[in-house]
Amino acid sequence: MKFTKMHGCGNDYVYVNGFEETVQDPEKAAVFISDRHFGVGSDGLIIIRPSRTADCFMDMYNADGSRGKMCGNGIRCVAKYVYDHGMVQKERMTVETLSGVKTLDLHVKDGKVETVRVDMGSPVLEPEKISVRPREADGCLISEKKPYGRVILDAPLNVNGQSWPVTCVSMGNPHCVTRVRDPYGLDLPAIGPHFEHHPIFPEGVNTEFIHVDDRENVRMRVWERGSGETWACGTGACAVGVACILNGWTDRKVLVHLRGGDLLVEWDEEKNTVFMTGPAVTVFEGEIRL
Ligand SMILES: N[C@@H](CCC[C@H](N)C(=O)O)C(=O)O
Repeated sequence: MKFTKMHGCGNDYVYVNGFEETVQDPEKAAVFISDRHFGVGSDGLIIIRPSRTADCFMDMYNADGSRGKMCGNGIRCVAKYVYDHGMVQKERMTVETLSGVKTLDLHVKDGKVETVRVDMGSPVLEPEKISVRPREADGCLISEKKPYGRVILDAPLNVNGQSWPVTCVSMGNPHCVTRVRDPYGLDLPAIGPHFEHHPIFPEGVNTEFIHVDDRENVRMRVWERGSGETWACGTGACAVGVACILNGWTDRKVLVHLRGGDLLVEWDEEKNTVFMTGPAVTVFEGEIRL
């Protein structure tokens, strides 16, 4: 099977052209390919397939084989793949995902895509719509915030015997944003799984550990459901932007600094849509026997 290894801010996936290749068992293939010792090594697998409603379809799998509904870093690389390979020759294109069709604007230099601005859609905040099931025992309270409705906003959540202030946001997949003193001082492999499998998140959750530097800059580390710590998470950066704005910590345009690079996040008040801009990079191409 032919593949291309690509990354967006160090969040790396193996991309397969599903217009030409057939992947029999994508879940199993994702686990094998993602293995950093016995496989290619990646945060997961993305198969680019034909779509009836958009220019192509992004079919994404985490490193443990679970299927993701949306991937912010992945979708920029999908756009670069189809543009650079001459499959879709448009600087504005659409990509179908399991959380809807997204519109992307490509910034092209010398015939190749360098950065992409994605309309990530509207954040969803109501706990019942994003599969968050808070119980009194967890101490995580729902509040009303005009004009946003019911939200979990900087509310204390007991995780593994410690209280963490959490804001819950869905950007097509579930996120839990927590503000901490020093994201880089945390033992993420120890604490991350306790968030991921916490009973209030029956479908699991992606967790962002953030430090607000000033009204335009936030640092974050992320523990992704299904992949563990990754160097960046596009939907996560958008959830962080939304959480910071909701809590009044930043302005509506935020530069999110991740382990592998920076993403610009803007929450447009009028359209209630989040725009994310960042790089898309091809690392190498190869062939693997499954
Ligand atoms: N890295 C991604 C998100 C991938 C999916 C996530 N782990 C999930 O299962 O929801 C991004 O850049 O958004």
